[in-house]
Amino acid sequence: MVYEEMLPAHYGKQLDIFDNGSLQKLSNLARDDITSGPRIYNEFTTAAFRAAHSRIPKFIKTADDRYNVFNEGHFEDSFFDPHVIHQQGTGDLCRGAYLMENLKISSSFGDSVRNHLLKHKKGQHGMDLLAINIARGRDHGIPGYYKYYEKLQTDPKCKPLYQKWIKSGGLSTTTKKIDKLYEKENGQALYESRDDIDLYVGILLETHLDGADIGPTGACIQMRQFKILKDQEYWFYGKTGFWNAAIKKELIDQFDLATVLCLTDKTMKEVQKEPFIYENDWKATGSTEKCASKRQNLKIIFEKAYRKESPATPFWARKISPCESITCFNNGNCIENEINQQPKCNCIEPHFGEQCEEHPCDEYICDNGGSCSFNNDTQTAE
Ligand code: HEM
Repeated sequence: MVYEEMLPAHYGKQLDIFDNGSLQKLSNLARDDITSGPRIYNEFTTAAFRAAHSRIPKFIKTADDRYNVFNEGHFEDSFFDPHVIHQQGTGDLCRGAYLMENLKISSSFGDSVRNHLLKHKKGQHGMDLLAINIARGRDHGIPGYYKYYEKLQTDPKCKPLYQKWIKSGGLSTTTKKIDKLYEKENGQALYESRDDIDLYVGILLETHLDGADIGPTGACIQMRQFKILKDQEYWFYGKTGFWNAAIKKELIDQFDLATVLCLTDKTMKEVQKEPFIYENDWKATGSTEKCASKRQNLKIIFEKAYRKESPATPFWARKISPCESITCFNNGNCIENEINQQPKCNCIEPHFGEQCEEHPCDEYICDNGGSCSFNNDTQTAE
């Protein structure tokens, strides 16, 4: 869902440019090749991925199963209000969200989260998510925008993104906006110098890459993160003989956003084929999917996956045999006591101990370079 639907919707053709399109290709990496580890970059969580906060709209809508809007309210009035979900259902909220166009990633942060974040219904004001995000970058000690800009431009994976962006004038329009932040007016400026500009602020101000919804620095940090996650994830889901046999991988592959939306509630009859992309009249253009057939497809695969290919008892419900809970070293083997079902290691001499981990020579210190050996006849170490 993330790699086949969300990222193409966010980055468009820029996906082909980043690291030779590697985000769209399946990784062939074996576990040992992955040296990066499943890490999440600080600059990703504290800044780049939070750029989406600037898209949060002022209103929420709810729509019935024919997509007729029947309620519209200020987003800021719905914090701490689970009634919205109880009364109007997740399906109604999802359909309402379909009908709204997202705001673009930009520095014009929505008022609902800029001044009213988590505001109580009777409260006068809430918190400011823009300020929180800037503060979060600072308290994690991440460098400023320009440090990232300069470094990432030379990153082989991201370099082509910047080159294309600079060529099409992205740099000059961005610089004009950023320069204003430290230009003094009446002796005062928002920032003292360009080096102080926070990464989050720079990302929000960057002119977007062609066909994408974000500029090169935000995109580069996000794409590098998704690349690492893909390598890790592919190793996990793509590995057969683990909990996911091939059929279960097929099940995962079937899960697109449209299917997930169909499963939100029973009233969902049809959904947009590519819900990540806003389409004003998606029903008129016929880009719809019937939920009944999506649910049916899923049911068939579920049945195949869990009846034919899996052990009768799922792994999480399987009774663990006592011998699986103990390791017998030095070729010892485990036997289960028939009376009390406790595991016991049967050791090969001269090893002994609860897990056959001991050897008579362990405690024998031989001076002057001598070495210890075990005499089987006398059962002694010499
Ligand atoms: C109604 C919509 C949303 C609200 C009200 C919201 C609010 C918040 C809040 C209050 C935080 C914690 C801020 C802090 O104390 O540092 C946060 C963190 C975050 N949000 Fe959102 N958010 C929303 C949607 C999104 C979306 C759509 C994305 C990305 C696609 C996103 C990405 C993140 C990330 C990456 C973090 C940091 C998580 C971490 O550090 O582990 N948020 N959000």
